Amino acid sequence: MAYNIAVLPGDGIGPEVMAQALRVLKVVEEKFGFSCNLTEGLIGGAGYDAAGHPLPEETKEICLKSDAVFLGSIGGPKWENLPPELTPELGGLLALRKLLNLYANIRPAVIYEELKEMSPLSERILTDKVDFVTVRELAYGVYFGQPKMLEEDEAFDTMRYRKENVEQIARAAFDIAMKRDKRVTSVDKANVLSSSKLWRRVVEEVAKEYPEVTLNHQYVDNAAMQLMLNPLQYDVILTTNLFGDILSDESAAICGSLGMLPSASYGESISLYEPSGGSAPDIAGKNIANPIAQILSLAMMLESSFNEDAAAKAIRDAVDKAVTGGQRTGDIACGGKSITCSQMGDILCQYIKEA
Ligand SMILES: NC(=O)C1=CN([C@@H]2O[C@H](COP(=O)(O)OP(=O)(O)OC[C@H]3O[C@@H](n4cnc5c(N)ncnc54)[C@H](O)[C@@H]3O)[C@@H](O)[C@H]2O)C=CC1
Ligand SMILES: CC(C)CC(=O)C(=O)O
Ligand SMILES: [Mg+2]
Repeated sequence: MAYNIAVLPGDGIGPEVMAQALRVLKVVEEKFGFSCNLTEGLIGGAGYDAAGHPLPEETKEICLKSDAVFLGSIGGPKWENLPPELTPELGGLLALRKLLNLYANIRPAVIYEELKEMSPLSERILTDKVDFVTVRELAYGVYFGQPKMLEEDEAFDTMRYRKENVEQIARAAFDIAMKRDKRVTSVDKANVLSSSKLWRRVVEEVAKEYPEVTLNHQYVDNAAMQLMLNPLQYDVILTTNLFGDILSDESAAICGSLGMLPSASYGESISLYEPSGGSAPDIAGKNIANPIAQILSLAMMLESSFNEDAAAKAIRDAVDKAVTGGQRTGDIACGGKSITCSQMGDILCQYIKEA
């Protein structure tokens, strides 16, 4: 049995962290006796430079024929002044999410005891393990709503949700909560935004299907503050595309680094796995990025798309061992000695082989 994976390294640190994740994949394939057919495609600035479009037709075909898509990250200053539809963000990543109808983006935030000193939060707040998941609506909202317009002196976007869009993501969040601590916090701006008033009403209707789950609501401004003051209160955060984008970066900071936060995006059939962060142009090309978010995204793929639970566990165990054993890239080095991106790859491969 071979799994077909579309591999899209993208821009900036994308190819660097992807290279380490693919080394780890090779090791777990050998150890756990499965195989993957990898087909590489161009996306983002790399796609624009080589084929004149951030999501070339060939890449679309590769993705649509795959069992899962494994993505690095896209974007960078070189491409930010292109017409909006040709930017890596809109024309590449968002177009791919739409193509695959990826409506649910799952970003688990877990803090390692050893990384608490990298968190901006004090010990007074981190009295227990931060362990929550952001369930972000990914296919609608203000990133996609029409009309949108950009002119010299005026610009606008549209934050639009239909009832069925909210039902879909709310069910995804409640299903996840049923496997966790059965608590959902829905984050919106229902004191101001019409789309949030609809959101809140529909979330409350869906909640009736899940009587075991406790639902509460927070306005996004309060949620941004509550995350800092008391992240332990959360189990599942259910929120919109824009708010989830922002709050999940905040959750990464709480856990020590964006380089630690993986993600999975689910639609009707083909799922996509990518780190929660971007192409990090400030550190790209230096072999210093943290590959763990990419590698933990691989673990999510092996588990969710291919039921290779043992391989996923082996990867997570290796990451645990590296982090707890003090193997750190610069972003999580707590001012101490740091290793490179590829050295982190070496260590994780070695730990998996030895286990
Ligand atoms: N999914 C994607 O492909 C995303 C792409 N972007 C794009 O990435 C570009 C840069 O955006 P920024 O706002 O700077 O966000 P970013 O997420 O690329 O970087 C923010 C900060 O986090 C650090 N960081 C991120 N990942 C890291 C890793 N693995 N190891 C160590 N440090 C890491 C960066 O060095 C930077 O200081 C933009 O073009 C943006 O549109 C941004 C977010 C997501
Ligand atoms: C192009 C952006 C919407 C990507 C992003 O920031 C994200 O998915 O977290
Ligand atoms: Mg983001």
